Amino acid sequence: MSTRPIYLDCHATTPVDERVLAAMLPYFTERFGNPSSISHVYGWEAEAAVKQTREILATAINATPEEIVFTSGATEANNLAIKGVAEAYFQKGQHIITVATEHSAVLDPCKYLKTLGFEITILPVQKDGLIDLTELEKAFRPETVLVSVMAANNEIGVLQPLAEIGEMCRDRNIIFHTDAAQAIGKIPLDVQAMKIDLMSLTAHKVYGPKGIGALYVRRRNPRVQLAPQQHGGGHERGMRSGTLYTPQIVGFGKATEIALAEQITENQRLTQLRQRLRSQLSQLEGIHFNGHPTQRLAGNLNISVEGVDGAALLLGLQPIMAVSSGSACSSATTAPSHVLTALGHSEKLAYASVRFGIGRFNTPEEIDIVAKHAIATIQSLRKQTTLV
Ligand SMILES: Cc1ncc(COP(=O)(O)O)c(C=O)c1O
Ligand code: FES
Repeated sequence: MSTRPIYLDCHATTPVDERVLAAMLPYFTERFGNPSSISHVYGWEAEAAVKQTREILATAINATPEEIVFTSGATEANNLAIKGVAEAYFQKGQHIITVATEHSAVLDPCKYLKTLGFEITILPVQKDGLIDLTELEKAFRPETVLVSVMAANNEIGVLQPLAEIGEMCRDRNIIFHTDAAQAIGKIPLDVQAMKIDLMSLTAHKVYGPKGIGALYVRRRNPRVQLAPQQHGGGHERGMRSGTLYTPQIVGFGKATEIALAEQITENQRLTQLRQRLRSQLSQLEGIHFNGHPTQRLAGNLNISVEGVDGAALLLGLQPIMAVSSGSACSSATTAPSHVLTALGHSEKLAYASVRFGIGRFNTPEEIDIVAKHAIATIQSLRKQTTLV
């Protein structure tokens, strides 16, 4: 058995699937052309590959290929969506609505806009992590230009009611953006049925490469205006200049194609693995399972553990499993997860939390090892605290 810990942090990132890597490789070497070169075959073959990914992504979310704008990931897509709308619709209004449990790549652009004079409403969530639609209803103002609500939460896996939110926004002529970084390939997404105007995507949560993502920008009924946030050669119809990174784009397409083809069976398998982990951990008293029980990503299990110190818990788990307590970027900070405190947890309980992100390459045997070790660690930490 490998001595490396079992990887269960698939919300932070996932390995590149071998099939994805194989599709990417030729685009680093023999098919290295610039997709913007229109006068030779090197450019044409790169352009054809980029076009293919546009088509795959468009099909995945029921959009058209022209509505896909490639970016360096979901962080950039969120920034482009939020700041791009704020700037383009400045005359119309300066009020934005978002949610307390959003990723920092949504909350921070909003905070930045606040320094420029925008008003931001941050909706709370209910105990299960879902927003209350009556709160959203109350938050709308005549000057609201954008609502940004994520599709799937990166910590607790909760799926927000996109279709209902989309309907409410469309009725009021307000642009609806969703950060679908954790959702693409994992749950059905349909920008028409859900009335979504902007959607951020990324490849590295679905076994594609890091550093590539996209923003879906609605072109019809209604056409969304965006102020570009990066100026230059006018790529991506002027919305995002910069030479397209063909190998990454090819990988993004292949990864999405595989995830869609396997979505139903993979979700069944992941649900079983999650249940297997959950039922073993349920033997312990004082474990909170965070997030809505059914409106959630199949591979996500997030627990808060009473009676243990958060840092000691993670340290105890580390040799056997790669997990995190919050999101990957905020595990570098000492603050408790803003998502878990938004659920109403105390800071201490929020610290003593573990996010399990189960993925394509995990097995039932690994889940049993992880459960056994987690139980033993929690029991031993609790014994130590009662001794002192
Ligand atoms: C919900 C959510 N939004 C945005 C991001 C950032 O995506 P990227 O790493 O592609 O910039 C992540 C991933 O960490 C995420 O989970
Ligand atoms: S950027 Fe991914 S968890 Fe923070």
